[in-house]
Amino acid sequence: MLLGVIADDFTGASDIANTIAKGLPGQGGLRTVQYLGLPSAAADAEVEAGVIALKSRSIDAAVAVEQSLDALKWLLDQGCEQIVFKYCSTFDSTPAGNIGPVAEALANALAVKGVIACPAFPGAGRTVYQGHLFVKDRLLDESGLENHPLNPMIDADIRRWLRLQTVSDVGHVDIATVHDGAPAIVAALRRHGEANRALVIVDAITDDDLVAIGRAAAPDRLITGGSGIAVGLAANFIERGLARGTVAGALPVDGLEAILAGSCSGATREQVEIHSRNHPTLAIDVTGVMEGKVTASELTSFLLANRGRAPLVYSSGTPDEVRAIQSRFGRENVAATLDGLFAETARHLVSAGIKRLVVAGGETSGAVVSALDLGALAIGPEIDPGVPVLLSKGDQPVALVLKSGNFGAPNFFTKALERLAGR
Ligand SMILES: Nc1ncnc2c1ncn2[C@@H]1O[C@H](COP(=O)(O)OP(=O)(O)OP(=O)(O)O)[C@@H](O)[C@H]1O
Ligand SMILES: O=C(O)[C@@H](O)C(=O)CO
Repeated sequence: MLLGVIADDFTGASDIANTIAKGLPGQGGLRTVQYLGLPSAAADAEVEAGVIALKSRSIDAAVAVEQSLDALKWLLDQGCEQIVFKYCSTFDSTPAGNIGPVAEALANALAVKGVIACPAFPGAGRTVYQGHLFVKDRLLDESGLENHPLNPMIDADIRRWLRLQTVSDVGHVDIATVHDGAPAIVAALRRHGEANRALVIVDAITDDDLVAIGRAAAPDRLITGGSGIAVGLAANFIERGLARGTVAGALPVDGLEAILAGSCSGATREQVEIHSRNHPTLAIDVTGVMEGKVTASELTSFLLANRGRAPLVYSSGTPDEVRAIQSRFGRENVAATLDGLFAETARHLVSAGIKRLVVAGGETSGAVVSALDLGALAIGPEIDPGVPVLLSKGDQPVALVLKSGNFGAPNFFTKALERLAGR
């Protein structure tokens, strides 16, 4: 294994696995596997990039640090030369969040400073300019992410946000330096490291910027960012002759299907609305769930009764609905209860023979996939930017899509089911 990734959620893990497996156009990527939690055995010999999906984004920082250091150890034991810590392209965290603590702990463990921190993902509209994060044409804190149920992003200046989470000061490399190319980026990062800054926000607006940053990062032991930060990383290994460059093939599974949506993001709510116009759809009564009146058996019965017709169940609510339910029952209690509901539903579905499963939302995907105990996933073709087809191993494979809340075209759900079937 050459490249190891520690991802703080499951959709984010499949996002960066997709980027690494894809590589640069015409060159191909690395042979990549997504692990669902810390693997208990050594990786298969042919794996060139291993992505460990943790469910650490919204947990206590000390626990996230411990889990991430365990993941680091496993990846180093597999031979990885370079480690990426993958967090959300919208920098999802709270002032007490764990991007800073985990990144600093990894930097300490690898004895490095002046480490790149860049959440940019231009393909999904996330750019970093003057240390501020934009989602399309809006600053982060005016993009809808200020209403996130767990990690409301209320400051677009991610240098300032990250400083709330770190022990050491945070540096910044501006876009002019990035445009000067890899040697200028390397020199700027070195200066920040010499000034004792563990982490450095690096501006990036286009994929070309990310390729330049990737080249600058070639010798780095540690890099942190969104999936965009990996755009040029496979190329470094291919150009050094350490990997051949592979193109992910189709991994079709044509079986019964279901869609579960727990994300409350604008994109997912629009996808739900569009899908519901001509497919069987059940809105979960979240108050009923919290009062114990709605159970996983009901959701499963609905999905199984409508199999073959792309059925969807969703909890996704508007910011007002989310606020109301959280103030009545408590944010963490609601999240944990909904996670449990989706997890149990997914277990029932797979034991009833569902073979194609589309899940929307990182926390929701983490809950579902952990409940299914699938082990490791192969990465197939990209469906929409940042969302690949995934396939579990073994003789009863399940084809999966773990969609980040804000990703995907409006007709994503039907498109994803077709791609899973190889159509
Ligand atoms: N109607 C609702 N009211 C309150 N909370 C909800 C509701 N529906 C879902 N949630 C909670 O909102 C959170 C959504 O997080 P999730 O990570 O699944 O989506 P996301 O943040 O949009 O996706 P991503 O992490 O991929 O960007 C979950 O904790 C879920 O339990
Ligand atoms: O970076 C992103 O936006 C996604 O991969 C993600 O992490 C969503 O949970």
